[in-house]
Order: sequence, then C-alpha cells, then structure tokens
Amino acid sequence: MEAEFWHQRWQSSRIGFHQPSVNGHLRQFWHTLGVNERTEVLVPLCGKSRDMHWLAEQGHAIAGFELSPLAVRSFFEEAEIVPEPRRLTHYQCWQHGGFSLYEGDFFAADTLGRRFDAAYDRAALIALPAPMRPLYAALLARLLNPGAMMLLVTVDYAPIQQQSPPFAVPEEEVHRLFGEQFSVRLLGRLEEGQGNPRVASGERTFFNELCFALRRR
Ligand SMILES: C[S@@+](CC[C@H](N)C(=O)[O-])C[C@H]1O[C@@H](n2cnc3c(N)ncnc32)[C@H](O)[C@@H]1O
Repeated sequence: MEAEFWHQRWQSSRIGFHQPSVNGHLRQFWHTLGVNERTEVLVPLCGKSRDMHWLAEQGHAIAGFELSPLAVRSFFEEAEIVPEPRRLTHYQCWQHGGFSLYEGDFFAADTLGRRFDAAYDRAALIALPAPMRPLYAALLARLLNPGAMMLLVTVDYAPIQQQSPPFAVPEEEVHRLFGEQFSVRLLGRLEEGQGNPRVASGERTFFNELCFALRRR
C-alpha cells in the first residue's frame, strides 16, 4: 500500500488491526523458539502493538519500525513514557528503556547497517500487497543473522480479496516467500469460524490465523 493509505488510517483512527490484548499465538509459541531473553527483537510494521510490551516483559529489547508518527506517539503516550528522539539515517528513532521505535519506511532498514537475531511479525506481511511481499522476505533475510528465529502470524481466508489489507497469505505462499532462506514450520492454526463477523455474515467461508516458526539458514 502507499504510505498515504496508512497515514490516513491512523489519522482517521481506522485501526481495526490493533488488538487490545496480546496475540494468543505469540503467548503460546514465543518460548518454543528458544530465543535468549537478552536478544533484541525486530518488529517490522509494528503499529502501537501491545505485543511489544509483552516481549519486553520477557526480557527483550525491541526494535520496532513504523511509518506513522501518530502510531509511534500513541505507543509511548499509552505507556506513559517519554522517549528521546535521535536522527538515524532515514529514521527518527524514539528510544526509552529497551524500546527503540524507528519512525519511517521499513524498506530503508538496510541503511542502518544492523543485523538481528530474532523477529516478530503479526499483521506486517499481510499488510503488504502481493508484489511487495517478496521484497519484504528478501529484506528480512538480509536483516537476520544465520540461526535467527522469527515468529510469523498471517491470516488465510476465502474468498480472497486483493484490494485492501489484511491480505490472505496461506501456508503455501509463506513457504514460497521464505523457503529458500529460512526453514519454515507451521506451529498453529486458529480457526475463527462463526466468531469472525464476516464468516458469520456469509461474506467469507472461513477465516484462520496461522502461526509459523522461521529459522534463518
Ligand atoms: C496492519 S498494521 C499492523 C500493526 C501491528 N503489527 C499490529 O499487530 O498491530 C500495519 C502497520 O504497518 C505500518 N506500515 C505500513 N507500511 C509500512 C512501511 N513501509 N514501513 C513501516 N511501517 C509501515 C502501518 O502504518 C500500520 O501501522
């Protein structure tokens, strides 16, 4: 999507993707990845996700990347903390304690010259239209060291619509995108069924949340 699409979503508070509670797949599977608690976790397209607080509570420092200044500001305001700004290449980086939120385009992250040993993606890959997903996977392969672990949460639903996010990214596509540079393992599949309003209304036949462990080769 264009940057303007996301800026407008945040300006008009159309942020239905934001979860008030911590993602269930994150809670259930993060510790199975065996990531050392002192490892900094890369969180691409992070929004103001509460999942970052949960990861911090597990001992991790966080490197989040987010386009919207509103999202970054809300994240810190809601946590009642005041971050320090720092200019870093293409980013305004906001830091407090273990949190570093890089405000700007994630696709410029190469310019920081940094590498990570862990990553968490919930609603980042599925926010990107199909032509951008291979670029995203290639960027992650460059940013993650060999042996790095990543927890990836996608959605899969039918019938597929390609106009606006969340885009369906089924298991086959995850293997296609990441399979060369990462080992990929499906950890869990949450079937929302009638609990999803669009399934209940008959607009969609199913809606599942999928969770994968990726290990950088
Ligand atoms: C669907 S939301 C998911 C946010 C978060 N991961 C969560 O679970 O709540 C996608 C987020 O990515 C941000 N975004 C979109 N494109 C981006 C880009 N190229 N670089 C950085 N952030 C981006 C949007 O502003 C939005 O906050």
